Amino acid sequence: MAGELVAGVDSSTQSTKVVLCRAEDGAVVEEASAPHPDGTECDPRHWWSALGRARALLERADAVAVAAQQHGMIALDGAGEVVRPALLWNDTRSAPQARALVAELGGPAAWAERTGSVPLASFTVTKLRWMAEHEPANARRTERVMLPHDWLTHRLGASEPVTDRGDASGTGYFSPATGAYVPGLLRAALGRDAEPPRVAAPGERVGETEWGAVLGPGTGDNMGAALGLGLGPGDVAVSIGTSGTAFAVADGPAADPSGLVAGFADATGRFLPLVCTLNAARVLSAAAAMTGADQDELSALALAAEPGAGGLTLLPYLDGERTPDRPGASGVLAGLTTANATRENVARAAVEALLCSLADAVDHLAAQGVRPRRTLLIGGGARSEAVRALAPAIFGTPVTVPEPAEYVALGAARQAAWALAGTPEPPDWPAPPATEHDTGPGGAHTGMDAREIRERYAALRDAAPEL
Ligand SMILES: Nc1ncnc2c1ncn2[C@@H]1O[C@H](COP(=O)(O)OP(=O)(O)O)[C@@H](O)[C@H]1O
Ligand SMILES: O=C(CO)[C@@H](O)[C@H](O)COP(=O)(O)O
Repeated sequence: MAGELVAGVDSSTQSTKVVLCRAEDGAVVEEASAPHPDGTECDPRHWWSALGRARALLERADAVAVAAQQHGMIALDGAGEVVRPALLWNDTRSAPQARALVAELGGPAAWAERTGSVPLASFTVTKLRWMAEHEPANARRTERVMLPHDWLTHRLGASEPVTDRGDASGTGYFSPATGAYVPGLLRAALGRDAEPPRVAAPGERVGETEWGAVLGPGTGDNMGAALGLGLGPGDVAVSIGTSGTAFAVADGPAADPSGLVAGFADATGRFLPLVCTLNAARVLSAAAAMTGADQDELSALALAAEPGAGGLTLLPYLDGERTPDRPGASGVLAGLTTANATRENVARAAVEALLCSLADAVDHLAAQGVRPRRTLLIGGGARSEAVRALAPAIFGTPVTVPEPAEYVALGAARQAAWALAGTPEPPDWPAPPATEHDTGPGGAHTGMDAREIRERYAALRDAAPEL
């Protein structure tokens, strides 16, 4: 392994990120990134060309693996051509189809039992039903259905279409508990048979790139982050990317009939109960646009305001919401007066809202038996000083912030090193350096109590369930 290099890819909602690492210890040698087009549907060829911009870096790797945004529906015809742009995890058009499928096939508890999750608009299965209803010609052309990471891995050289347990568990037609597709579900959604990729074993070699590098099976981005962080027992990761996610590694499968917790599989043969929100880092971008600030200025403004934002509360469901299930919602800024209408309070309300929404997510995990001993904060939004400073108070626990890094891409790189080594377990890579943030005097703890901030947020959240 000494001297060998591995590359990990994170093809996420907003961009492609690539890290080239030493196989022996994961030390990053070089990184690259390229943006994706905006929107909730995307021609997968854009992801391929974004990845192509890092080709020189990839070609230095002895092994490669791809992690990518979960759930995206890539429909392919018999010749392997893309039938329509991929519908992404944050596209809410299939919300009515999600409700219909849940009702048609036994109700929420039956879905949770069979697939580990109750499908919402994010899940691939609901997008297939939407296509069958709204684009029957496209549905008739569809011979194969893949996910973003499967498709990219195949284009890189996988010898057949493959996926892994982690990403397959976000389709809505796979059972993490049995490790197999649930017969009949894909067909029930699409109205015809179409082939999903074979589910590779964790760490399997699934092919070779053009330049002779070993290919790992890849996985979903959250599973990649769990592997990149080396998430252990008692660890809960909270990721603030385009999506907000809270997840933990578990030894047994989850099956939450409320649908709040998705019972995913991880990339190592275990499980990854996860809560996902639709509004996370972009809540901060929207607040930055509203206050005419950049991200650093927004953070400074938020830290200059009193806790509780002078009475302003934001319900951050800007793009609809997934947890709670309110696909048609929009945001609400409540409590505005002439006295509190300042940029500082708007910034503070945005940071508090983002953290309250994620604290709810951690509570949903706890309700399913996940007992957090440590909360790790990652993703682009964790680069905000205000987010890091306020998180311990709003979460009510100390927060560990691993040094900013591309943990999804690092997890994919670790999987690539695993496939290269051919060992039963992934290689031991040292844990990333981290800073500890505690509830202490100053900043988050003066003024309004964090408990009151959460109560006020919960009252707004629950006052108008249709919003
Ligand atoms: N210093 C910062 N403060 C707040 N948000 C940030 C900062 N740096 C990046 N972001 C936000 O993080 C997001 C990207 O995070 P990332 O985890 O890479 O998301 P994704 O994986 O969904 O593409 C962007 O919305 C960006 O605005
Ligand atoms: O839908 C989910 C998880 O179920 C999202 O977490 C997507 O996987 C997108 O992730 P990011 O682009 O925000 O990393």
